[in-house]
Amino acid sequence: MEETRLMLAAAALNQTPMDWAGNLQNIQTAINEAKQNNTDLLLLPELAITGYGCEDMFLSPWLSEMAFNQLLQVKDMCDGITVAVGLPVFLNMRVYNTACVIRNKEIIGFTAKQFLANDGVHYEPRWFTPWPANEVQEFEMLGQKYSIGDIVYEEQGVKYAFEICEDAWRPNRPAERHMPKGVQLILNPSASHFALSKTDVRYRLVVDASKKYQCAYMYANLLGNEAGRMIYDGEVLIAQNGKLIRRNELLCFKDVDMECAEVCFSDNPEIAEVIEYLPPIDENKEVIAALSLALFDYMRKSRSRGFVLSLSGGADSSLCAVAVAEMVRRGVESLGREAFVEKALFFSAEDKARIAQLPQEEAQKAIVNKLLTCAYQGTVNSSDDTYTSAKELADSIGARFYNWTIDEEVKGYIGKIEHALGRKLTWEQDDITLQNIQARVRAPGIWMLANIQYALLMATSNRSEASVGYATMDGDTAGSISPIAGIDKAFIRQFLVWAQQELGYTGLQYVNNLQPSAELRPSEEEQTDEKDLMPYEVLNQIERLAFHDRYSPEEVYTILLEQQVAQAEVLKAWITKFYSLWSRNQWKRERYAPAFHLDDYNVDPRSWLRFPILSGGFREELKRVQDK
Ligand SMILES: Nc1ncnc2c1ncn2[C@@H]1O[C@H](COP(=O)(O)OP(=O)(O)OC[C@H]2O[C@@H]([n+]3cccc(C(=O)O)c3)[C@H](O)[C@@H]2O)[C@@H](O)[C@H]1O
Ligand SMILES: Nc1ncnc2c1ncn2[C@@H]1O[C@H](COP(=O)(O)OP(=O)(O)OP(=O)(O)O)[C@@H](O)[C@H]1O
Ligand SMILES: NC(=O)CC[C@H](N)C(=O)O
Repeated sequence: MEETRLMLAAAALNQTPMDWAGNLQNIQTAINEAKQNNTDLLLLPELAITGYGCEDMFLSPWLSEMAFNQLLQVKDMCDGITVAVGLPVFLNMRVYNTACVIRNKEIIGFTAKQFLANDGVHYEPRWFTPWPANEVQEFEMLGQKYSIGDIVYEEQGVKYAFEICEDAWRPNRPAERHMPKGVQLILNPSASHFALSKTDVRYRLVVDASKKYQCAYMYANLLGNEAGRMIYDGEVLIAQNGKLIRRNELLCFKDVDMECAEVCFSDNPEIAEVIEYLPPIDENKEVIAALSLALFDYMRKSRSRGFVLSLSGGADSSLCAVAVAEMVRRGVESLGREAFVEKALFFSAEDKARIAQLPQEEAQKAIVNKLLTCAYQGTVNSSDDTYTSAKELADSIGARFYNWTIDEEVKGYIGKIEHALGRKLTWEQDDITLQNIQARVRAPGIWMLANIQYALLMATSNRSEASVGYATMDGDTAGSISPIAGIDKAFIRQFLVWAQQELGYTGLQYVNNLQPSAELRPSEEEQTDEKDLMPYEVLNQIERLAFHDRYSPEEVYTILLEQQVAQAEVLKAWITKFYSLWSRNQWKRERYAPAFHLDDYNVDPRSWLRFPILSGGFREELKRVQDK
């Protein structure tokens, strides 16, 4: 029996769109590490040279030219090794999303993507042209001739070919045609965005394919918050004949995360009878890992000096605070204290020396202290409970904490408007106005802290609030980044209980005993979010059925009534409220600060769901619900 052994390697890279030097450096690091491991064939992620998220810049021919010049530099790094690296190729006025194979400093060919991702998160058909199956063409670039297309390559007698990310997600994927051509190894360079439990789907795609097509399958995803919104988990998988050979730790803080394995290719492979799948995914662990890495990358890539947060002691702002503390804990665990502080970019030599001397727990707090500043901004409508919750949480994680009241400023604005209008403002007549002015008066002070520290101001809106516009524009939505706008409120509340118990954030005990409240009305009214809106569980169910599952208002009503979520009239009222608020508040969703994409769907028009700003507001459809 003929046998060939190949040392395979795949690396996740933390790239940044158009960071030419940084991206090249990561590629160089990966190639060096692969060479040290005597690698025959190294796979790098999709569009690793330019970064995946260059958006409309892909339409500018000069970008592909720059990328080609970078490729020539990568080529020169590849002595004694074969490397597959991604870049856009501009050809006949079209742009192709390709993987280039370089073997021992020679460009062998370019494989172009056949199925373009176009699912609300990815808009590839806007930039790229899909490549037709089975076609190979010649082209000339800078005086040299190259092949591009559906190519089968060979390494020491082992035939291999590509599926580029989305290619593998389609029923008539290229692998179907690779197998009859004798391909024994499939390479998949990816830019597959993070979503809860998605790793399970990817694992199945890769390991199932390795069984079905009786081949080895190597997969490398991008890593980190590449361009602002999307997060990549840096998944690396090597599988063969239905068996997993390597899988890495996801969402690490490194720039390059590589797995290597020696893989044996023979004419008579042994195929696994049963595939061992992943155990159920712990979504709390996943969310905090993704969120903390996304914050770190956003901070360092935007060259900001940490975060500022208006900390109410409620669930949303508490989650933002814990996310920064976890960013430090996980980052230090992944990189080591010194490297983490170095990578954060703005710690002074003095700070670094001081932090280096501290015991572990104190060091963690000292780093958080540099990276997170919080302020409680009470009014006469605030409670002692929320103050205690905010203060205890900030102290327990080491954040800087300020406390001031905003009553004077609120009174000042109200007085001015009362004077101008010549009448008193009252809660009976001016409820929303009087609520909103408090939220808005909190914005300027907290922005001042952000400006003073060159820090990112965190806006604390969650996805459930965003759905119904339950937020004051330019008030609590003020901020430069909305880290949790992709997470629903019910998830947030159970997460905080889990974080208190499992991650040891004891400072969360106070918030975990509070009912979510905007605390904008006089306290005797006992305002709660759920009294103003509806139970968050129901709100989330309506939202998912309406926009993820794409049911009509009538269908949503029928499904929820069947599930006995509430009595008919109550349900009709909630559904009417949801759709009315949803439609009225699209303009707010257009205006949120950049938010991370964390779930399999999202209400952010810039990372998943587009909806008209002006619309019929579902009036006809809701009438039909009422008439049922
Ligand atoms: N299509 C459209 N395009 C552009 N603007 C549009 C618009 N439709 C209405 N508007 C404008 O929107 C404005 C109203 O929006 P806005 O001023 O934000 O206020 P609004 O949405 O009316 O009220 C804010 C809501 O959020 C709640 N809230 C506020 C703050 C914090 C929290 C919390 O959970 O802690 C909750 C509060 O209880 C209230 O229910 C109006 O001036 C209107 O002209
Ligand atoms: N007293 C306060 N001090 C500082 N910031 C506040 C205060 N009240 C509200 N805010 C800001 O306004 C945001 C919106 O309030 P919201 O009630 O939606 O969130 P939360 O208070 O964090 O959570 P919950 O809704 O569970 O009470 C808060 O996250 C916080 O940033
Ligand atoms: N870059 C891509 O082709 C991504 C699309 C693919 N469906 C994914 O989410 O993994």
